[in-house]
Amino acid sequence: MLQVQKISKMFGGLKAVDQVSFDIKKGSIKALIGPNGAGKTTMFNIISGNFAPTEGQVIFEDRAITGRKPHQIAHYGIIRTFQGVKMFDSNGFTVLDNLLVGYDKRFQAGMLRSSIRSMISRKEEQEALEEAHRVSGQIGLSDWLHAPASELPCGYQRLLELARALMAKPRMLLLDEPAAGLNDSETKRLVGVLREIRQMGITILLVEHHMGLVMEVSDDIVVMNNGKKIAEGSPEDINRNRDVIQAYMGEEDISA
Ligand SMILES: Nc1ncnc2c1ncn2[C@@H]1O[C@H](COP(=O)(O)OP(=O)(O)OP(=O)(O)O)[C@@H](O)[C@H]1O
Repeated sequence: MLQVQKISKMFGGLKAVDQVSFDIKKGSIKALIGPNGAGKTTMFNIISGNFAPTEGQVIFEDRAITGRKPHQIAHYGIIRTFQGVKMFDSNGFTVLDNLLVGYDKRFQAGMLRSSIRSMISRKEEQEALEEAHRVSGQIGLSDWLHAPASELPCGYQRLLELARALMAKPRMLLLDEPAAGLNDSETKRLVGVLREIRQMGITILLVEHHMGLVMEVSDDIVVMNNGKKIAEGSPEDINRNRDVIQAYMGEEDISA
């Protein structure tokens, strides 16, 4: 579904991503892992159009999307979440308000800055409402629909980010650290939700430091270190790969 072909990205003299290639199969969950500073977020930003690569190609469903703007890439069906981005939680904005915003692909690409009411037209409102009820049911947020987003526990805020991304009817989801800040039971729930999203036929690429979640949910894993791809394979392959173990030496997060 997605092919990353020999992507490199320079920041001044620093090669943040160095000739990295990998594919993502339709309907699969792929994890992109690696120690801090490996180049994962940079790679994400290139796929979502937030950065143009210095060299290489990104192909989505046989279409070259390299260097396209984020809103164009969202329009093609690739929707991303951002690490630590907050909900609209001021002015009493509810969970439902946040979902309605997510209905608009332009919002997903970070383009909209106006008030929620002006984001979608009246004729779209009914469809958006129906979609919000459907998605919140799937994700387990129905009970919170009319609660102020500011009152959501951390685990549900992560689910709201996911639900908001689903509102744009993605074909591929790019998830940046979806388990950040979650406790064990919230992480377990997230594993279930990610599997359900895969069941819906949506392909997922996730950057994640929580190794337990990565190993449990991924069909395959690509590992980066110092900008380079150092390994790719099934969770079992990655678990016993010497280069991967070496790269993580001294890292706190690989405790699992
Ligand atoms: N906009 C930028 N300008 C200059 N250097 C950058 C920029 N973004 C990232 N870098 C550098 O590129 C390298 C890769 O960073 P990146 O954020 O992609 O790594 P990462 O694997 O996502 O790390 P983490 O797990 O800590 O989020 C790092 O050395 C970082 O300092």
